[in-house]
Amino acid sequence: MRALERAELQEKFPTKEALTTEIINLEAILNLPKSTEAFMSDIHGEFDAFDHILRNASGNIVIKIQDLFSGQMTPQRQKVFAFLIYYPADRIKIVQQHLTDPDDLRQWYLDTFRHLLEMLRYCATKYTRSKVRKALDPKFVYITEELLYGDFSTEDKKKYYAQITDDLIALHTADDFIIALCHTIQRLVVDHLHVVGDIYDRGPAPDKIMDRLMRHHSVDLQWGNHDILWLGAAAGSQLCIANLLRICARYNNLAIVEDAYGINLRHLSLLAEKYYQDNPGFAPKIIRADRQPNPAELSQLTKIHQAIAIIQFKLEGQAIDRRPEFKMQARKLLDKISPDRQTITLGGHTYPLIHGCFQTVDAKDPYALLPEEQDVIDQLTRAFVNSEKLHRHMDFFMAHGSMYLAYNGNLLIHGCVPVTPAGEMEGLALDGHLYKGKVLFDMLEENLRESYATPSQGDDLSTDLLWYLWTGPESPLFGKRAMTTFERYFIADQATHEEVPNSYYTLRHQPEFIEHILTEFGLNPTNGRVINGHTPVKKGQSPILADGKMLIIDGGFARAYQPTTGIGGYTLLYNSYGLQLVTLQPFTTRAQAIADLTDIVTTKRIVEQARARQTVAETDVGRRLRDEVQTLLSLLQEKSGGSEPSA
Ligand SMILES: O=P(O)(O)OC[C@H]1O[C@](O)(COP(=O)(O)O)[C@@H](O)[C@@H]1O
Ligand SMILES: [Mn+2]
Repeated sequence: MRALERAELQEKFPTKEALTTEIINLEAILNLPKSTEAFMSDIHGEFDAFDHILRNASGNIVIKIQDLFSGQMTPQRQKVFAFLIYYPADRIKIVQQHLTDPDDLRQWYLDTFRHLLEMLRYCATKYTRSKVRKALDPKFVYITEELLYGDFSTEDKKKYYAQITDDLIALHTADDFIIALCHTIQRLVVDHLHVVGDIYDRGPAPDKIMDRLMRHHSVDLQWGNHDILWLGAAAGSQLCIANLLRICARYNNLAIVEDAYGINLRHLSLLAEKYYQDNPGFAPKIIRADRQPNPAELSQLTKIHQAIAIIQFKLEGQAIDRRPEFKMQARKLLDKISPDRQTITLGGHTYPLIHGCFQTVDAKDPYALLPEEQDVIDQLTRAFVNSEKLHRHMDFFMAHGSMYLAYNGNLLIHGCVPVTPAGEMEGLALDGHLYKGKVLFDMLEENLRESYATPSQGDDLSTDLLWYLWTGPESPLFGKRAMTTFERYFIADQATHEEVPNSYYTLRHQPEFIEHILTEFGLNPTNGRVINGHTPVKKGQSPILADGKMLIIDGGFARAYQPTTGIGGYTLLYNSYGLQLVTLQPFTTRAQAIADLTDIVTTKRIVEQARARQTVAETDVGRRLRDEVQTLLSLLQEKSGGSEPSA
């Protein structure tokens, strides 16, 4: 939101009275408590867990219920009430099944209206009436406002309100009204959401996450390396398409591509069937008991996985030759394979190859695609570029996303800021110009937008830079020297699998280093913080580094990473009282959560407590509003001067 210009304000508030009213209005907003921001990252397709966190407002709803109803409701009642707010439609059904006596049900409605309105009133105290109105279901704005702000003290008024609630029940709109109130409460408790990257890959339903985000009232997104693959696919990058299909095959998620995005994989499947056999090295990572493939599906997946991996390695070799400035020559590996395809020689070491599937690789021209492979990837590219639903999601990602975000003094970046071991910014040289620090981010974002706008160009620099963002040595979203995908598939020696992180990851423990980064991005080094996702915080490690100036919020929504992190994820909350890190337990299933009332919030750690309660005036929005107040005041002065009768 930008501050309105003088001319716009002049037009909007033409009279002295209008100017005065607006000044009073803005001053009042500036004094309200700062609203709550929530931060999440690395959701990796886990829609149900993500959706639960949105519904329980990162654990904030139970806290508000405790504040409000302790002493009036038992802890069990509070829990039942909390789950009504999270999953109103499902919980109403359960209540209706249990309360078979109409009078009991009627009493339940009356109690529930009262409790929900009390809760809504409590959650709304931070906001102006106009903002609360916007959060109400348009169908129920009038009734809700009557009940919310009404005066119940006189007998007549009491009767009037009783009539409204009776009518709601009699006219069969009580359920809809309850559902609407619950959604408004969910919405008011967390005012703004930041997703610090990696919505896509590994889990089964990133498309549902995108649909949900598109309905969210206020969100910004920072792109993660996995998201780039999908943006790149929509932008016509064959490198991104091959990588994302390989990951989908590896995690048994091809349904996302076929069913959610309507992309036909038949040609790829036929190619895979023709050239590949069973191969344990390419069996999918089965991580969900509820989605076990049958033997035929397993065999098909394994073959597709090999076919697309080989296409990926060939395309990558071509890109490395096309872009020497990317300095990725060491990632060309197909030409290091022995003629008998049994070993590979890397850095003077010869390793036996395991799980080899190089039957389409011509030793004389290892990076050339077979004509059939070329046809398949061309057909897939057309399908990705033309998928309407993918474009809808990616358009949203472009409109609300960025490489980094500076927001209320904090810097949000998925991966890192590439630096040397001495902590100096390093980066990528293109055409003799070295891009580093903030300039590197800006250059990459500009190219991404350019490539997205021109999907018919598939191997120009801006499209190749999308792949660089996924895996390049100076990519802020990848943050490692090299991605050892080939070695992980084909070499047993684990030493070759290592992926060396950028020095940023050791330096970010030091407050001075974080101050240096904040300064680079134009933020206040004294009270700003850097917020990262991308690297799962392992058991025993802390997500809070550099005296609280560096926060890592990748806690493992991705099931494959939960054994490493030992938890189910984090959300960070920033409200008027300060910053809190919320630890989440692994989520099981939506059905189980609703039936057993299992919430997943475990602990809250205070990262920083505000000395005094923070107000809107101290936020970015507040600064813009203050500018507006100044302009309005000067307009008012002008008007008063001009309107004074001359002596
Ligand atoms: O666990 P998998 O599927 O083998 O993925 C490992 C790969 O994922 C990466 O960690 C990138 O994904 P993240 O952004 O989730 O870390 C690569 O560096 C690594 O090679
Ligand atoms: Mn990541």
